[in-house]
Amino acid sequence: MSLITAKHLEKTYPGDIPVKAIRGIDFTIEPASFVSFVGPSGSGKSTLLNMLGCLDPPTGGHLTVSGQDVSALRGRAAAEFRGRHIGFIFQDFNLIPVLSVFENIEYPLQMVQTWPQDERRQRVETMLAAVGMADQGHKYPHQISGGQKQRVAVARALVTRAELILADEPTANLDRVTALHIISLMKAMRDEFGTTFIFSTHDPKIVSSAETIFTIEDGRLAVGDIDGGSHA
Ligand SMILES: Nc1ncnc2c1ncn2[C@@H]1O[C@H](COP(=O)(O)OP(=O)(O)OP(=O)(O)O)[C@@H](O)[C@H]1O
Repeated sequence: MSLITAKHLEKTYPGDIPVKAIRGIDFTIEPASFVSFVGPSGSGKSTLLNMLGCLDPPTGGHLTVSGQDVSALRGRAAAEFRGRHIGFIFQDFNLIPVLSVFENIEYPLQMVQTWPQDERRQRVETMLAAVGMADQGHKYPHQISGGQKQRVAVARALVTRAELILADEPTANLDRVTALHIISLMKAMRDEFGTTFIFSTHDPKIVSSAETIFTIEDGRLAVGDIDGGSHA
């Protein structure tokens, strides 16, 4: 079963002149995929990622994530679905400055899932080791580098064992070598945990490492994408 199925998916922002940001697109994404959405500024990438992340509902069509039709999810139901199934990675890392590295990774386990303390600690330690930060858990975000911050963000996104990670320009604030390390870390995480990573990016390093590339132009999928997933 596909992890994501979009059928005639649409998003129109209301207003005096409504903006048709996504104009009826169809695609599927399989579990354990490494997928990149690319396209010019304003083409609809963020709008699409926000729908996939159940942050903003579609205005038409259907969207299934992890076997559930999420098109109609709103408010608390959408938040609970996100907490169980989806992790997010941001270009500016979004770590909480007053929490240690360990506590930042633990945070989703406390906020959206109620795990006993011992299991939480074990999970966080496993993730710290998986991202090569086993001895850094006591530090605070201001005491670690940009690349290390993004490692922590990857661990935090994966700690709930989300099936889907959405990453908006995750390498935008990293130098080339660090960006390449983070990309290979995410791919290793995909291999180890079977997580699907979906990127919205302009970074050619991510695009060249993606196994499926969807190009969005003016709210539609362009033909001729490198395949792995599929679209009509
Ligand atoms: N909240 C909103 N209200 C109205 N229009 C919006 C809103 N968000 C985005 N848009 C419009 O929808 C279209 C798609 O925008 P979107 O942000 O999805 O593009 P993008 O491909 O992510 O661009 P970028 O690469 O610059 O981030 C644009 O015309 C944009 O102006």
